[in-house]
Amino acid sequence: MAALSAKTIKNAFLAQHHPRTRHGTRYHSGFCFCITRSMHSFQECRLSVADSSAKWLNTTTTPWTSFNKAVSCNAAQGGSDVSSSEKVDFLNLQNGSDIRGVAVAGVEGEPVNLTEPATEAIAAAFAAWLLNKKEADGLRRLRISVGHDSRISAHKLQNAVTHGITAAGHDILQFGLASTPAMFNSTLTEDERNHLPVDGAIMITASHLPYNRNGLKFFTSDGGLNKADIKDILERASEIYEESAHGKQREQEDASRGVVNSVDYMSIYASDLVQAVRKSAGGKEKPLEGLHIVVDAGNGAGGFFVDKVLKPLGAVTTGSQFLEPDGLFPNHIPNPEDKTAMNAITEAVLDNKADLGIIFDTDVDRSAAVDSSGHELNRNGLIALMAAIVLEEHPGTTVVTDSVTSDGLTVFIENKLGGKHHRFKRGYKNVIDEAIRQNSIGEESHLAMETSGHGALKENHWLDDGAYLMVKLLNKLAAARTLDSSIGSKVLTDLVEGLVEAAVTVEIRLKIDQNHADLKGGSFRDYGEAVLRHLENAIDKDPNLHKAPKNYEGVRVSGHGGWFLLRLSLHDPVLPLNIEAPSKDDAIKLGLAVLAAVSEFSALDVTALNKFVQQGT
Ligand SMILES: O=P(O)(O)OC[C@H]1O[C@H](O)[C@H](O)[C@@H](O)[C@@H]1O
Repeated sequence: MAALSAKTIKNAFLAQHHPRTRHGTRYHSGFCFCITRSMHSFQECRLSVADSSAKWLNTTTTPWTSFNKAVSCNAAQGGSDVSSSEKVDFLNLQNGSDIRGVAVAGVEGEPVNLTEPATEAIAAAFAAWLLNKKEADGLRRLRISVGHDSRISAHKLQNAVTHGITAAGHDILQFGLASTPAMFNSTLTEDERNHLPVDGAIMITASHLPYNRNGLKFFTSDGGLNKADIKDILERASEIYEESAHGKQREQEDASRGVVNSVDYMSIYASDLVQAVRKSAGGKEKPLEGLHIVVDAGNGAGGFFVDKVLKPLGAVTTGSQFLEPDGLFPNHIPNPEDKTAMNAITEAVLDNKADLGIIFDTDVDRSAAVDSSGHELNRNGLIALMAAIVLEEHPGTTVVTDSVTSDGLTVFIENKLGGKHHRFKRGYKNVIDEAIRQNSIGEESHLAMETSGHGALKENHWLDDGAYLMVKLLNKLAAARTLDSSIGSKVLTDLVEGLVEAAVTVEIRLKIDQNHADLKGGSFRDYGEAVLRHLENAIDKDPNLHKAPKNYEGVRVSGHGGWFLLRLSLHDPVLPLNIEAPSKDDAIKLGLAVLAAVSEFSALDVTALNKFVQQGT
């Protein structure tokens, strides 16, 4: 009943903000873009934009009043939830190397902070940052692509981004529904007819977070931006926003306004994936013929994989589910780390007697698979599988992973595959950057992966792409079928044979109360570090426990046949605790060791850990 009423509230919200048409959900767009499907020249497009812009000129609610008069198309009309005079704490929108915030009103205690005016300012700031970077090449006018996932705030933020960029005098390519890796790829694709490559790309996504959130990721041909770049952009955005609020914004001459084009980029990107599989199958047109593969896109942006990748390669895809974009994610959270999501794709594989199941997160930079017997190829299992494939191609290479990978994975990579396992820090960007650094110091690495399902290969420009990971599995299937047409996902399952997975795997997140007196006015990070130091000292006194000889974050300890890692979250005032052990009893012993060491820290909420050590759940 409670769940039903929550759904009713959501539906009421949608009905109010996103009237439905016969064709499904219609988003509140209000933006006059060129429906050119890539063929129009920029000049033609600018004219059609200019023609249609007039009707919107007086309807904007953004503070970019004079920008609005100057630019061909204004931002989303009537879409802003927050008045233009609202203060925005830009630095608070930083989430590591991404920008994340609340974009939809209606959730108690979560006021909108990623407003349209703020988004316009951030987009303009990205353009300014990029121009700074490119000025050495003599560039004055940039081409920037923008795409989005299925979130209900996607269109209004796309309009805001478009407005911010064009008002600053740069051209924009709108891709519509897109994946994060496709956006990065658009900085590399050579296709002048479609105005590619772009100088920079913006993806509007908040990955698997709830429907009211959204965010921005930025790319250049060097990859995703790092934390320092994001901080720089947010500082610039804050200035632009202030200037705008005080009427000091720079007005563009007509001739220097940016223009808007629309390109069906997902078809271009998907056809590259198709070509990659065909190539590895010796040029066969339909190398997946006879294979039944089901996809679960979780109502995110990954549905394209069925029609644009699997079908052209000859696979049967019946039973694929949740392919339609729906920003309320009514079926399950689009996240391969989520148990319900993994159960959903496993059921789909078993119900349809499929050879393989594939699941993506909302923006397709993460993925996982399920074999025909319902065995998950996820987390350590997916890393092991990718390592097996990559190590066949590059014997002895180093596999860089995040910090929560299992001891079993190290044994598998080093003893069975003959590679090296470099267990680094959590965070996909950390892992990728470390793999790049390893290569730069002469330590060959071809694979960087996180247990979350993020993975990047050197051969694919270190592009963090869930779809490309699945293409590597398809290559393997296709190649095996050229030798034995009856073979299914067994070829993949065989590759991970010998990987020992722990019987008990848990993650317990211990919250730090930032307002607690025990912080003595200090930051939660300092407090978390103090907890970790204390734990480290306690471990030294326990003969059953041994600190990992090499460790790059938190405290990782072996004992009772398993291990635990306590570390600071990348983003939140939280100490995540990961435990893996051969039995519940052993896992509880490890939990008790942590609990004994941290319980004197009164600002740390150990309720969940207490529950675990008492009940093992
Ligand atoms: O440190 P945590 O709170 O566990 O979050 C860690 C996760 O943060 C983000 O979601 C990143 O995209 C992931 O790459 C990372 O693994």
